[in-house]
Amino acid sequence: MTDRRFEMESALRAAVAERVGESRFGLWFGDGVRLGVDGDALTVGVPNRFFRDWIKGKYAGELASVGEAVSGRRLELAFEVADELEPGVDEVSPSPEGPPPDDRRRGPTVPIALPSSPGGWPSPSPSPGPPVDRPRSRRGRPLRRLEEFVAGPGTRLALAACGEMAEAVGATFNPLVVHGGVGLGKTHLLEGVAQAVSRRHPGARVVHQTAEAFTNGFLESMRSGTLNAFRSRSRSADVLILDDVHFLAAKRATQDEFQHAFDALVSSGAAVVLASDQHPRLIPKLTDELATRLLGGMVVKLEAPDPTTRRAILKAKAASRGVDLPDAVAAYIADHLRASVRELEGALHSVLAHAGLTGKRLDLDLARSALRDTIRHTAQAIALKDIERAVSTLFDLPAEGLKSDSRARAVTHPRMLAMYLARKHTGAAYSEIGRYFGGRNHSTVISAEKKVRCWLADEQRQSLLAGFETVGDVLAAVERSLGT
Ligand SMILES: Nc1ncnc2c1ncn2[C@@H]1O[C@H](COP(=O)(O)OP(=O)(O)OP(=O)(O)O)[C@@H](O)[C@H]1O
Repeated sequence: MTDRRFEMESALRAAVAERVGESRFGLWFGDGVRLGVDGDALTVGVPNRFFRDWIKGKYAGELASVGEAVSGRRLELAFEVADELEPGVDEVSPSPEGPPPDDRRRGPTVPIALPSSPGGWPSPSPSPGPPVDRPRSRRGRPLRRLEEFVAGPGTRLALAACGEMAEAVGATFNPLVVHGGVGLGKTHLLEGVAQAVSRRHPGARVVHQTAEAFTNGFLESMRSGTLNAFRSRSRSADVLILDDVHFLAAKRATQDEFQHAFDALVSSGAAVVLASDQHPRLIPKLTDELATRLLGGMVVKLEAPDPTTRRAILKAKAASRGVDLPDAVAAYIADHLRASVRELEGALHSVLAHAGLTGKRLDLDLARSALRDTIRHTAQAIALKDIERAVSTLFDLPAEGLKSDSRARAVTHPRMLAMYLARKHTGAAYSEIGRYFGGRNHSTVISAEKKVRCWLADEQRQSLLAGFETVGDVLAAVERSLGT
């Protein structure tokens, strides 16, 4: 059933776009934001509190005028925050004094354009075009660009935030944390920010490394008595980009060092961009001091791409290799491989290699034959019921026991393990897992995942089951029976 509150949405959106301009509209009123009229209220549905605070601080006046113009009466603003994380997780505080964002994102396959900088470092020529000397990754390949990132509903906000970061370098929000599962484009986005900053602000010093390299550099400098040099290097950046922040989990000394570097950088006006495979609140054994800092800017999640976006990614990747991928082939790959973009890339690579080696036409038959083994393997992917069965068997619980209302530890602990394994081995969303295991909500699954990670990080923690030494051993036993 359609929600009658949103009957006037298109008129409201058109009027807001008219007032705030296409580019700002694209960033702040894109897919995740809804506009509707409910009685005397103009309802503004936003993805998280960051958006609520930003829109309230910057656009309340425009929204009130638009509401009145479209509905013919004065409306109060009412925000609905659809934050998918547990309450308190996304407590972010934007600094509404920053310059307005100006991103030109339009649709799933349209690359964003980054307008020229308002100031700061000397700007390059107004029409950037492909840079002659494209910055390279440590492995010598050119850095991926934001324009090459194909956004869909679950990644558009992250792309827009990275575009804004590359443009305003921390003046709009700081830090930016991008988090999400394996192979969903975190490194690509970070490289894109590094590349765009270098292009937009050629004088800027961009330090771009992994948390592991930061950790190794720190430990080595302690060992060799060169801590001062390490500090002056890591604290003199204009933009610090740190990948795989979850690597800092349980590394107390490195966390402290990074926290001081972070404070020094932010107080000198530098921008910080981070990626992690988990939300900062879920990284085990991260000090509260550091977690709070990471949550102090914008935290944005990358979701796995939907089928339309998967197809668009495949088409774009093939086009970048000069291949016009037939729709049927793109659809076949996109429908069978869903876990990550890296997996899609691998499949595309196999299909193109197969075509090249056999000289056959690139069509559905060729794709089927090239991917037969890969897809057979994926078809055996783990389902929620497999995890339920494996955990119940190991803990000797009755069928449906994990879905029951029982609050006894003998049931709640295995249920938490099952939820953790479901996140790890299936593509299911928090809400889907919660529903499956007895109609629970997504925050229960988030808490379960966090709890299990703490158990795993705690070496003193006893296992949950007689006969096993650690929680890790219990999980390994379940995973063995799942055939992973
Ligand atoms: N939306 C996208 N559009 C285009 N390419 C993408 C997209 N998402 C991911 N990719 C590509 O998929 C590959 C894997 O992405 P990337 O390495 O950035 O993932 P990641 O999230 O950092 O993974 P990991 O957690 O394993 O480090 C890269 O080649 C990247 O360019």
